[in-house]
Amino acid sequence: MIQRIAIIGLGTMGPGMAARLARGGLQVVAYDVAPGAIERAGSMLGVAEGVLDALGIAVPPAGAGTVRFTDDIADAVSGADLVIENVPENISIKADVYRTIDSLIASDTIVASDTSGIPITKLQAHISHPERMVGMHWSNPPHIIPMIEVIAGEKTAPHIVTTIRDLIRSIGLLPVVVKKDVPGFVENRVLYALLREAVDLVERGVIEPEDLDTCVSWGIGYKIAVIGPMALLDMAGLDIYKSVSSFLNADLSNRDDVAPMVLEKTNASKLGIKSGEGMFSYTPEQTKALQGERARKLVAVRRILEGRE
Ligand SMILES: NC(=O)c1ccc[n+]([C@@H]2O[C@H](COP(=O)([O-])OP(=O)(O)OC[C@H]3O[C@@H](n4cnc5c(N)ncnc54)[C@H](O)[C@@H]3O)[C@@H](O)[C@H]2O)c1
Ligand SMILES: Cc1ncc(C=O)c(C(=O)O)c1O
Repeated sequence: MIQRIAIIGLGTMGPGMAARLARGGLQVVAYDVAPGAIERAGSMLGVAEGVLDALGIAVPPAGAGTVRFTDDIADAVSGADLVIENVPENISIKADVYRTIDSLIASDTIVASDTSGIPITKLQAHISHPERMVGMHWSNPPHIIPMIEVIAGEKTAPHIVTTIRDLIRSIGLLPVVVKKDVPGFVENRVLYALLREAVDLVERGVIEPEDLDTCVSWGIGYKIAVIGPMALLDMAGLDIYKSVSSFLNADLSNRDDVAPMVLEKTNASKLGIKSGEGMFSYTPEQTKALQGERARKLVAVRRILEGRE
């Protein structure tokens, strides 16, 4: 039974994950190589806990879990039943972490990666006892979005998938088991198909970025939260989809590299909210207000979608 969880990496995702797991009654020890990240994670944890209260996520009868931060990776993983690796999306950084923890954990400690889409089979090559490694892909913001993908690599033991699926379910979240270890798994394959087309339309001057967001959020996003893509096909009619896709699919972006607009911005360190500018610009005050407003809206929508309002 999983009770003690180590989280390695406390950037965008780690603090919200820690808060959500602790709310489910689990004991979390969280580590980051950067002291600044540990400091930031403390305040992000407090914000996430407030959002969990607003979502009405109850503490289990046995009581809430705990989150403890540490700057010592050996301390973080000591006695862990599950280690969740949550460091940047770069195989060599992830492999370094696996090499470091390998001698610090038991051979049956489960090691999960929150990778956005590196096949688990590739990551497994960098750890001993690869049968205990599994993909556990959360969605951002992880304390609010309830769905988590669970992915087996070629060498993952089936019972590890079941254990992680059951853990996710036991704390009131929604596991989705992905049946093949394809790059990007399912959520990001669908998201990146949408993002590729969206970036292409803005880059070609078909639409302004603000208008693209209005079109997608109100035309597609709002609807798709209630009616998933497969159900939407039935609502529109497969005959309509057949007619439109017969001419439209060939016209959609099939770019297989990173769009020049994205390269230009990343080369200029315009990374989005984390750097104050990306597709849009953000002052620190605007960022704080935006994050609060987004959390409030996501909480309200989730309560309604769950039939709690
Ligand atoms: N950002 C998202 O929307 C999102 C969503 C789901 C999954 N993911 C995936 O989760 C993982 C983490 O993403 P993120 O957005 O939180 O990244 P991030 O860059 O915000 O944070 C990564 C953290 O890892 C730390 N780190 C780097 N090397 C380390 C090491 N050797 N040991 C311990 N800590 C180390 C960094 O200091 C940083 O705080 C990635 O694989 C990413 O693809 C990201
Ligand atoms: C752009 C983008 N890329 C990856 C992920 C998750 O892996 C997300 C997300 O969870 O929101 C994302 O927005």
